[in-house]
Amino acid sequence: MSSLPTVATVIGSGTMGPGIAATLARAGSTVRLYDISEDAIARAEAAYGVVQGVLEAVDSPSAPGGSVTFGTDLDAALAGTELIIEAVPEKLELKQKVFADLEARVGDDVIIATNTSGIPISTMAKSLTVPGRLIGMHWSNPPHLIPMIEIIPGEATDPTLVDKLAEIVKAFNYVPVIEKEIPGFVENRVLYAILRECMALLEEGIVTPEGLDAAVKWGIGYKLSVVGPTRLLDMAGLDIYQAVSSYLNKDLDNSTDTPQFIKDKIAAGELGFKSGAGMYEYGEGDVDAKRKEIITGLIAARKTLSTIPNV
Ligand SMILES: NC(=O)c1ccc[n+]([C@@H]2O[C@H](COP(=O)([O-])OP(=O)(O)OC[C@H]3O[C@@H](n4cnc5c(N)ncnc54)[C@H](O)[C@@H]3O)[C@@H](O)[C@H]2O)c1
Ligand SMILES: Cc1ncc(CO)c(C(=O)O)c1O
Repeated sequence: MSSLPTVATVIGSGTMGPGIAATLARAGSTVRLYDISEDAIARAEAAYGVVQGVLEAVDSPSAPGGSVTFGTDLDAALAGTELIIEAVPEKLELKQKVFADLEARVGDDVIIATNTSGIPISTMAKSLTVPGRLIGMHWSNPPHLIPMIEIIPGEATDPTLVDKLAEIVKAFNYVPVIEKEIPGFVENRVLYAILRECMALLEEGIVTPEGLDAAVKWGIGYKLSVVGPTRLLDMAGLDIYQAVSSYLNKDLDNSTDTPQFIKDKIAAGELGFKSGAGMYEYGEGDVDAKRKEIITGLIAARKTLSTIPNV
């Protein structure tokens, strides 16, 4: 019998919510996607066909009966739900307010999973009437394409929820990674360690953005997509790691704040795709073209990687 919830609710229909809802629905759940904003719901409904096309392209597990309904009526979104996935903006007070609204409407047995990128689960749980039902479920963007989910119990999380959520994740063929609570969790700690060094190399003029992207994509990105970092050390030799890390580690960037050149770009309104300029400049139509290239590339890479054994 599948561990998937028969009915699930996703709260927040921005960047993450629609892909999360579509993934669960394709696997067979009845999913209700809720947002306070009518516009956000309209955008999600309009984009749903594209998301379904992506799931089809990567052969995401499908079962009959699944569906997504879109709406701004919270009671309707919660009727009969077994699992709520919260994906509202990364603000502690907002999430706590949402949890209070949810708890007032559902039974004590309903699981609340939060897609927070790093707010401690234990901190959020303090405001709950049933703190044991809150658990971290960190999807990666785009959620309908990246088949890995971090599961993070807080201090008060009911321990049985960890395995239960891991079984749900496996039911839609994603890889659950169970972690301990730590700022940024595992994925973002590793990503931000890489980004810190990358930004320092750019700021010091050691390499161009194009050169950096090529070096990371073909040097380490390609390799790490097949071999994880621990296996990579076995492949390289621990003695080599010791020899290099003994002089290199102390030279690596260890700044604790965001680089000044990034702050300057933000002050100038250069935020990336959403504002037409960021690390690169984008002309008319460039952003849409780049988004398409990225999705096409991720689909192709996921299909290829799924045929390769875990080494
Ligand atoms: N964007 C990413 O790459 C990414 C990746 C992993 C995790 N996350 C995390 O997922 C969460 C959501 O991120 P996002 O990027 O989708 O945010 P977003 O800002 O794109 O979307 C959030 C949505 O929540 C809605 N919302 C606001 N208040 C609400 C409320 N009270 N009830 C219901 N809906 C409400 C907004 O209208 C908006 O549509 C955050 O915690 C974020 O840190 C984001
Ligand atoms: C730079 C960056 N920061 C945070 C997140 C989400 O937690 C992501 C992502 O891609 O998921 C990211 O790229």
